[in-house]
Amino acid sequence: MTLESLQIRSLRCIEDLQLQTHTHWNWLVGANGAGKSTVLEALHILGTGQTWRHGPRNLLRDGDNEYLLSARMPDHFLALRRRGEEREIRYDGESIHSAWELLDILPLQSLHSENSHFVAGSADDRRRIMDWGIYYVDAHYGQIFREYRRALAQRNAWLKHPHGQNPWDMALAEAGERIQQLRQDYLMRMAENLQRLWNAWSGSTDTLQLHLQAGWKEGLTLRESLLRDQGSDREMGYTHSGPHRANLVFRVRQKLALDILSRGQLRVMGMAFRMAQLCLIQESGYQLPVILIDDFAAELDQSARIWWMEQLNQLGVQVFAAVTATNQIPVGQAGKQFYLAHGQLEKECDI
Ligand SMILES: Nc1ncnc2c1ncn2[C@@H]1O[C@H](COP(=O)(O)OP(=O)(O)OP(=O)(O)O)[C@@H](O)[C@H]1O
Repeated sequence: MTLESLQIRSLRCIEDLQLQTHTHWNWLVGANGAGKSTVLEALHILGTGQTWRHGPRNLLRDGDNEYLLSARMPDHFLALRRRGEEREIRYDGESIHSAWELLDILPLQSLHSENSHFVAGSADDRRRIMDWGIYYVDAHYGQIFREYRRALAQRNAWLKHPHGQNPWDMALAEAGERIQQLRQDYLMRMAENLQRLWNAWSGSTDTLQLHLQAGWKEGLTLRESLLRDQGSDREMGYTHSGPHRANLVFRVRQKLALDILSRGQLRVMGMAFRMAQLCLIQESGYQLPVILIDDFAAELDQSARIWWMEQLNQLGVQVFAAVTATNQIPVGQAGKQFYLAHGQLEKECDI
C-alpha cells in the first residue's frame, strides 16, 4: 500500500495541509506542537476510523465545524468527513458504512509511544497487536473475530438481565476456540522470523519463547469454562473467560522477559515482533501496510535505529515518521522531508 498524496483540513492545529508523499520515507520534521502527530493521526483516522490515542480528544480545529481528510492512492481515492457525531466515508465516490472496511483499504501499522512498550504493557495491548497481524494474513480471522465480539456482547447483555436459557454459549465457545487456534497457528508461523530478528537486533543468542494464555482455565474447553463460570459471570454482569482475556507472554531463558530485560531491550523485542509481523504479511503475499512512527528516536540507540530502518527498506514499505530535528534522520534512505510549523508546511525537500 502506498499513498500518493494526503490532504488534511481542520484537524487539531492544521487548517489546510497537502502533502505529495514519497513512496518510501516521509519525514515529518518540526518542533514540539508543529503538527507532526496530527498528520500521523489523520492517517490513522483514515485507515481505521479511529483516533490512535485513548481518552477524549478534541480533534476538530478550534473554531471549525467539520474536519476532512483524504488520501490519493494509485487508482483510488479515500475521503473521510466528520461533523459532530456524523461521519461520512467515501472510497472512489462510493459510501463506506463500516470502518472495518478501512482496514483493507488503507492498512496501517502504527508505532507510537502508547503502544511501543507493549511487551511490558497491558495484556490488551499485546492482544490487539497480535490480532492486527493475524487479520492481515488470515482471510477468515476478521469474520470470526466479529462473530465472537457479537456473541460476547449478547451474552454480556443477557447476563445483566437473564431470562430463560442462555442462548449464546455455543456460538461464543465455537468462535472463541477458533480464535485461540488461529492465534496459536499465527504465533508458530511467525516464530522463526521473530527469533532471527530478535537475535540479529539484540545481539543475544537467547531463545525467545512466546506463550499464549488462552483466556480460560487450562485443561477445560471454553464451553466448559463458560458453564462453570455462569454463576459468577451473572453476579458480575460480564463474561470472565474467553479469548478476549487472552495474554501473550514473552519469555527469555525460561523467565518472563519483562523481569530480566531492560526497557530498551524490551522495546527492541517489541519492534522485532512487529517486524516479524510485516515479514509474515509479505511472505503470505498480502499487501504491506503503511508504517506510522511517532517516536522514532525514543529509546532505540543509533545502531538499533539504523538496523530497523534497513529492515523497513528491505520490505520496501512506505513510512511516515515524526522527528523534532533532522539529525535524528539516518542518512542514505530515499525519501522526502516535510518541515512543519504551526500546522503548516514550511518547506519540503527530497533526500
Ligand atoms: N482542537 C485544536 N485546535 C487547534 N489547535 C489544537 C487543537 N488540538 C491541539 N492543538 C494544537 O496542536 C498542536 C499539537 O500538534 P501535534 O501534537 O501534532 O504536535 P507535534 O508536532 O507532534 O508535537 P510533539 O513533537 O510535541 O509531539 C499543539 O500546539 C496544540 O495546542
